[in-house]
Amino acid sequence: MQTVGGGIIADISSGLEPVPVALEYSSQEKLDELQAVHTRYIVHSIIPGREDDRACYYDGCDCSSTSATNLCLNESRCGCIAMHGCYYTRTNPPLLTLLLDLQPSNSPTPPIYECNSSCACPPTCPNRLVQHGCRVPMRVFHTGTARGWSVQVMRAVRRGEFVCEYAGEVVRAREIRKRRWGEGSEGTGTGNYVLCLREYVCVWLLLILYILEPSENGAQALRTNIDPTTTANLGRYINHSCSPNLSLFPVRVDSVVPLVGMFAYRDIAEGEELGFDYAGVIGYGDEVTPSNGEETENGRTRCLCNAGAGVCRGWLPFDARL
Ligand SMILES: C[S@@+](CC[C@H](N)C(=O)[O-])C[C@H]1O[C@@H](n2cnc3c(N)ncnc32)[C@H](O)[C@@H]1O
Repeated sequence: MQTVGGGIIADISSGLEPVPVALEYSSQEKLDELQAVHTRYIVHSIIPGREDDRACYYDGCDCSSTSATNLCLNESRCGCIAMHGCYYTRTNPPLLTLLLDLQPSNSPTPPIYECNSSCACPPTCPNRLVQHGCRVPMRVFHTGTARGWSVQVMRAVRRGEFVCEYAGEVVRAREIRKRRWGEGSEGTGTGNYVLCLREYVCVWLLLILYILEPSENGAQALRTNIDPTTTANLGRYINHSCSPNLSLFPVRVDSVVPLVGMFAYRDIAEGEELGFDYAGVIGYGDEVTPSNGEETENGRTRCLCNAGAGVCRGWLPFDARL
């Protein structure tokens, strides 16, 4: 029976995020469908069965930094910055943004290391950003098209600003395959929420270089699989775009298991829909070969892309190994 009556939930995080995450639904039925799957809101990724493990695996700095002094953005003063590098900067008007070059390229992107719970600096330290949760008010809404639910920003966002995490359960590939294709799973090959983060360790360079994608030449991959199907933050509602406005970075705080931080790849206008490239690559430009959506891989039909971006592959990237 069709139930009518849409509405707005003011904050699906129930106060867990520092800013409200609104959700607008067109009918009670649609909301029930969604809540039957996304059953728990979390701010940061969790490892099932190890949620109580609060151990910090890194030594901390001994700065008594405050947001005013910027001590923890200074290589010669802060041990964390000296060890791992400086990733954030203060811009004017005051805003913390990512310093890394967000240019599209295949060049290695190092993970971001934030100050952690062993550090002497306070929570206001400028080298603590992703760990505090999202700062940009956002709204989850239904697109009314094949791409389903989506997320838009409720204020303009500056290039390099942290938008939100892609948070879910960190699980092994074996478990992912079981959840997706095993007994009792739908096994349809569509509606995939799993993000596989790859960081490559290029041993041949005698340097440790981390990249999200794509070349595997001479590199050993560290993989982190995040499944936000049932346990997640709002990142699970962000769709694929071949012309994305977000880019993803591994961020380490206390644990060696990285969080995935989504940063604005360019300035984003108020009300704009968020998107990242599910293949982990930015700036395909002319290299994208449009497709008619009939592609199959390992016998699975790929999902048609409905993002409507100017440059589009025509289908959603997916990892055939999962
Ligand atoms: C991480 S979820 C994104 C949220 C999803 N739209 C929902 O309704 O819950 C990924 C799934 O959304 C859909 N999707 C994401 N981007 C899309 C796009 N550009 N075109 C069509 N479907 C898309 C696909 O079904 C995909 O497996």
